[in-house]
Amino acid sequence: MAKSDFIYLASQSPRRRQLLEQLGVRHELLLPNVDGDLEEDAEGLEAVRPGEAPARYVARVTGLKLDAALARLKRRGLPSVPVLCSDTTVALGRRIYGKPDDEAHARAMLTELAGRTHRVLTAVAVQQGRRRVTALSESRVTFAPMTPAQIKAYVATGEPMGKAGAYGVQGRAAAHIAQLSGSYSGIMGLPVFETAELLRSLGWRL
Ligand SMILES: Cc1cn([C@H]2C[C@H](O)[C@@H](COP(=O)(O)OP(=O)(O)OP(=O)(O)O)O2)c(=O)[nH]c1=O
Repeated sequence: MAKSDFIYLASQSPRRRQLLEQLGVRHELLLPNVDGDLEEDAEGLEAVRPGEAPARYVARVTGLKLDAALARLKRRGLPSVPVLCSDTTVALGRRIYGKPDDEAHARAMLTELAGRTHRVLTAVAVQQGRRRVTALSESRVTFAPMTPAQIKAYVATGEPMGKAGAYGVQGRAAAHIAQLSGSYSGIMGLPVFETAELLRSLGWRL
């Protein structure tokens, strides 16, 4: 396959765009539902199967996002350049925490995460021609105990919405994170080292 000098990033997340920029990889967005495209919405895509382990879940959803993105590419008659997708989920033991539905849900999630250590799993998948390569980044984050007033104040900043586990490590939640290990960029939504490794394995010079 002819080497492309850019990739498609199939993600609505501004963090992922920013982290890909950090790697200096030229990219264009490949988003659903422009031009009146009819597509299964992402909510249906992200349903958890009963008993599904978090690592398996995040890898499966990432694969589904990539399948949907490739179908989009084909439907729109776009050039067959590499496509990158990712998914982030927070796991407390085997319990999976996605994005909160509303403020009450965000408060409930943070009440459970406060004073404990959870995992943040981010899967990445890249399709280049017939090749699909995948990676999984796993980090551990420990929240200090938080009072109900602190949780309420944090949720009132609006920061938890649209974020797995109802917090952003890159934002004010940092004031409550006592410890973390793993990949900071992975917690934010795109592990830059693992992503660079995937692209290198496909022949990109990074
Ligand atoms: C834990 C954590 C998550 N997040 C964000 C990253 C992801 O954008 C979001 C998890 O949702 P995802 O479903 O992984 O992604 P998304 O819907 O935002 O974007 P996409 O179009 O690629 O599917 O949570 C942070 O920004 N900071 C954090 O500390």
